[in-house]
Amino acid sequence: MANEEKQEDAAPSVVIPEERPYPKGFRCGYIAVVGRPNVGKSTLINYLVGEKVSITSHKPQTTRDRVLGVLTRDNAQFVFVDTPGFQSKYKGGLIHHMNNVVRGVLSEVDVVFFVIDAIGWKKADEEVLRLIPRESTVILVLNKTDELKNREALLPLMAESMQKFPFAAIIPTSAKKGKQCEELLEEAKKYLPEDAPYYDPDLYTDKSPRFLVAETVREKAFRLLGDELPYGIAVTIDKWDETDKSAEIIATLLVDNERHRPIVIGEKGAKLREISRLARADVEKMLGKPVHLEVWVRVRRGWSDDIRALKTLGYE
Ligand SMILES: Nc1nc2c(ncn2[C@@H]2O[C@H](COP(=O)(O)OP(=O)(O)OP(=O)(O)O)[C@@H](O)[C@H]2O)c(=O)[nH]1
Repeated sequence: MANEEKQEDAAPSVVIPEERPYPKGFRCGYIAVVGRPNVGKSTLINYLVGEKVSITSHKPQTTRDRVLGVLTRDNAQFVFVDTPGFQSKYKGGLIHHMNNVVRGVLSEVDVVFFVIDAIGWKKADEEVLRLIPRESTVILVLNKTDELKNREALLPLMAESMQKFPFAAIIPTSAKKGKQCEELLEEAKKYLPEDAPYYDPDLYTDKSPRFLVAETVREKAFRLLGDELPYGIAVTIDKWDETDKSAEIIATLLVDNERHRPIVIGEKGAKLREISRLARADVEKMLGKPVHLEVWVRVRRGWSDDIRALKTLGYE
């Protein structure tokens, strides 16, 4: 800091151009993937972001708290968010409130992928569609095209679909085989704002060491705790100091609820120590050097509490 100040004093006329670690025209935004059960939403997200990507961010209280996965490409970052409680099966007093929650999420995202089976519309699809605000940018995904006997049937289905909603685009895909998924991303990219990446691109790719370490810690925690943690856990990497000879890493396990903290810590810290020990062994192998790995536990609060309340009432 002192050095920087000195430099500024010495050369006040030099304008240092703003450095951007991302290219001009980079786009970044949120995408919600919705549709009735079983149409292939999870398969699609998994294909797009990679099997193992499932993270939760620090930022509470917004859509950002519901991040399922982040895909970072050279020119864009796609942030896929969960839309909890999105269903239309139940009727009752709470449905109104729940639908408002859903609409709130959908109005925060930049693009909605609305997924149906390429065989055609079902009543349940239409019910879900009714919950989507008409002003949302919605791309209709006709999934499972690999199961179609007659691909020509897609054309009338597209025409029929446009009668139901002003879709921004219609893309037939096979999430299972990864067909047309690139086209889907290209289409979605058009609707993302020009913005810097919201998530550290180094961390949220499927290759970076930071990401792999976070996944290792998560995997060990998951293995040791399993069903004891009903809503799962997320991991953030808070410190990463690496030299040629060693690495010092601090990771935090985020739990949803104060009650889960002692479960993760275990008696006299035994569980947490075991998680650290197992993860460290893997990370040392991965980095090929001694590693000091500290794992902390923190309670993350978010608006998911609302959703949880609904869940316990049987609304999901
Ligand atoms: N043939 C075929 N099967 C698919 C495709 N996409 C998903 N599936 C299958 O459809 C079933 C449901 O897929 P999911 O990804 O779990 O569907 P979902 O919409 O996330 O379901 P919910 O979690 O119940 O909402 C699974 O058996 C998938 O393997 C596809 O493109 N082609």
